[in-house]
Amino acid sequence: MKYHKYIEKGPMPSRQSMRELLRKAVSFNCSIEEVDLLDSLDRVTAQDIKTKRELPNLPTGKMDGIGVKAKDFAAGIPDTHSWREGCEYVFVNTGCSIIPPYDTLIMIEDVDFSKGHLIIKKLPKAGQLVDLPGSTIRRDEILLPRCTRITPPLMGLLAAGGIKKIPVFVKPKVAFIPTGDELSPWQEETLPPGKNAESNSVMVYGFLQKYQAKPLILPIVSDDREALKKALQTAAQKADIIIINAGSSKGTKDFTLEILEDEGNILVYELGCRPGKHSSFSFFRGKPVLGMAGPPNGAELAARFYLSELIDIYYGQKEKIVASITVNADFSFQPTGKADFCIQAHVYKKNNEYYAELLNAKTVTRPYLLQKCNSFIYLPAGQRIDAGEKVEAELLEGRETIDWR
Ligand SMILES: Nc1nc2c(c(=O)[nH]1)N[C@H]1C(S)=C(S)[C@@H](COP(=O)(O)OP(=O)(O)OC[C@H]3O[C@@H](n4cnc5c(N)ncnc54)[C@H](O)[C@@H]3O)O[C@H]1N2
Ligand code: MOO
Repeated sequence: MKYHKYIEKGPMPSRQSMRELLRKAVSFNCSIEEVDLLDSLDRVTAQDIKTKRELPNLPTGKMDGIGVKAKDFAAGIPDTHSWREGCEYVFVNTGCSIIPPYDTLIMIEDVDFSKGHLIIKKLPKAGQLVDLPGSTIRRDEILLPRCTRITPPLMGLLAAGGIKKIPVFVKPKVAFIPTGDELSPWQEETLPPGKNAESNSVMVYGFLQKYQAKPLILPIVSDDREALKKALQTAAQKADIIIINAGSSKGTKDFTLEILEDEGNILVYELGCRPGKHSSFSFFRGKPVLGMAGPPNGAELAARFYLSELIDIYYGQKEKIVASITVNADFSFQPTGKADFCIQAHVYKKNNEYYAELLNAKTVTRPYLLQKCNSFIYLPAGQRIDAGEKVEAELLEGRETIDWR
């Protein structure tokens, strides 16, 4: 048994530096495929997509009203006693075409028929309330630039522009290698004594689905150098990105970094940020390898912060600025050690103000943590938070996740 040689080596980046390092180190050659419009949600465009038509294709009314000829109003509101529908005016509804010689729309609220003939109450401006051809979508307009993630409104836009098939990037294949002699497949009804359920693959599967990547979950690999090397080789042949889980720390069976050091190229041995400190980054046979800590909490943070960044890089997405809100800390906290700390917190609302409660992943159960955690508060090394202090909390989802107390 030996104490591992790789301990506390390398740059030990903060969360942000790790993301920047990934952006500098990694690039991908992505293939393109076509998908049907109805299957395009969350896919990323591989080319600029030009419209096939302009909209509207004729002038249309912006409101319900009557279409008139602007020239009839050159000298002010004319005498309209003898005006007839289909002659001096026509009825036009919102979004319906208004065809020459009619060129101006008067809202129905600004006319009166109660006396048995048309009365116009307000002088219209020439051309008012008419959408010209191409005013919604121009003839040659780019509907979506390359590298756009397709949202529901964008799907509607593509339909409006006459696009049925969308060129998108093929989803990246991400291999997940679970490692550890103590693990048993999560599907087992009864766990043998001393065994732990291998559940990180399922969490990562979910993240990959959410991030639009294709999961390749490999079988559990025992803590054996040759078996680990073989699994990495298989993953490198099949996947664009490799995740190797656990075996990342100082235990007697923690071989992951030794193998990557001997057979690959390690850029980051561990982070300068907890939890998830034992995340690493390497290349193996030219493929990027994200090392994830074994404990599910560390693995979760690595997936949220670094796996998502790798997929964003693959899809040509810019760095994201995470939305945060100012909250009152209802706790005091000073991390031990030299690393930054990403505090998991429960943000809640009381008396119309936001507060944050500290969640300590090491002292609460995982169901409690996952039911409560709706934000992160990033604390650089050496800093502390005192109760009552205002701090910035990054929201995991939307404001709807915040509850009252
Ligand atoms: N002496 C020290 N011990 C530890 C340190 C340290 O600095 N000095 N760091 C601690 C921290 S922080 C972490 S994080 C862990 C890192 O552990 P490993 O990545 O080496 O993972 P293992 O030791 O193999 O397993 C730890 C734990 O995680 C469970 N695990 C692993 N894989 C899975 C999976 N796929 N699904 C579910 N759970 C999994 C495993 O069964 C263990 O319970 O090291 C600390 N120790
Ligand atoms: O790497 Mo460990 O996840 O810091 O908790």
